Amino acid sequence: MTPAGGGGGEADPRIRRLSEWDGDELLALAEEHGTPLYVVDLDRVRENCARLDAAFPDAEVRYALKAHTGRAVLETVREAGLAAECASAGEVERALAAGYDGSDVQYTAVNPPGRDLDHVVDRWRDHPELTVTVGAADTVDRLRERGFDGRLCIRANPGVGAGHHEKVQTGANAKFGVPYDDVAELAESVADDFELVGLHAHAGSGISGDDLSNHRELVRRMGELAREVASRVGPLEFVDVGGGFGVPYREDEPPLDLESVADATREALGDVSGTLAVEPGRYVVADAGVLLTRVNTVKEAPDATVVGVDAGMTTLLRPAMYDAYHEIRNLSATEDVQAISATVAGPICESSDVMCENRLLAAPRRGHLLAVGNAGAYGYEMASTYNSRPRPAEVALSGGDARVVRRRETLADLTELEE
Ligand SMILES: Cc1ncc(COP(=O)(O)O)c(C=O)c1O
Ligand SMILES: N[C@@H](CCCC[NH3+])C(=O)O
Repeated sequence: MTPAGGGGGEADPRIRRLSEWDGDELLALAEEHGTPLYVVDLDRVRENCARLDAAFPDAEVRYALKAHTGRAVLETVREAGLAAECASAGEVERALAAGYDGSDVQYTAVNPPGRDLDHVVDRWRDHPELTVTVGAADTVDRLRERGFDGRLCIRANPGVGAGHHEKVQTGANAKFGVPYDDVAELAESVADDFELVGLHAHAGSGISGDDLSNHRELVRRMGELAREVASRVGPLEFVDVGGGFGVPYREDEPPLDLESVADATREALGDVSGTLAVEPGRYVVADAGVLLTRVNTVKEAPDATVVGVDAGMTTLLRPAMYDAYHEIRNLSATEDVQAISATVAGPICESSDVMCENRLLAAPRRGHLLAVGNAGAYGYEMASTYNSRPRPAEVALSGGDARVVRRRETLADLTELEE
């Protein structure tokens, strides 16, 4: 998609702002496919992969599927050379279906249900190069019971977290990873029965420039741990220091300087056996996606102008769940339309179903089309059918073509599973 310029200065290639999307093209897509509609630009996904590759030429970059598991995105990311980090049996299945080789698939088991382990171990028999990361000592026993003796990685809880909201900080949350001080001993105890290939940790999601000291401290601790483990059981193949690289959601937020993050990461890690691995999700897809939503109703209330749109928290959960900020642009407004202070709300019966409150927007009118920025990561992925609202369709753009990659759910789909 050709950037429309967005008025004013040079576009920064590190972020695609909402103003850079071609408004006319988005209006035409909404007209053709209806709303709410997710649009994902695979050309931008490719650019993001290339920038990660350039910043981390000496590391293995693994795409964290949870940000966006759509087949078109996975194939694009695989072709761009990124490996796959999967959080569930379902994500492993999606990675393999998108053409990933088992050797590029990491399964990070978080409190894994037995069914997930059964399935992944089953897949491992056909893909013996697949790696399983455990975050609890008894997951090792559960794998052993299932006959798994393949490539194993231990996730540590390094005791330091980071991220855009406390709900997405994992590095110091006891749910995630083996307690730091227990990792070396666990590594020794598994070394004979498994192929211990790596260590892993993840600080959290949406790391900005302000969080870099925490990221650095996490990596420093992982470097120390890797040296300790290597001295006890021999060299490791990799040290995975997680993902979490943030993107700017607010108009005035600066993009992360990935080269500096990469330099700081290498420096903090120090000398370790094996390669550095990182596993970004958001960075790959966030600014490659927008959500298009139509205005249903405009209501003047005593303390707000409420703009009711057809996308809600079931379409894009982030504002309701994390008070997340997403840029909003009125694509239908002509330049002479005055800005008003608007509260944009969805159609769900929850008062948290609000995309923004009292935000200055070119006055939305019934029928206008709004675009919501940075919707590529954790957008469709966290959508639900709560209130019996079918999930939206998704269109992928690539090399000037647009095609539907996920059809819109129908009312009939909602009862499909009922017996
Ligand atoms: C283990 C793990 N790896 C990678 C990621 C990707 O995070 P992000 O999308 O912020 O890069 C996550 C999500 O926070 C995660 O839990
Ligand atoms: N869902 C979160 C990111 C969490 C990633 C999972 N560990 C978000 O939208 O910001």
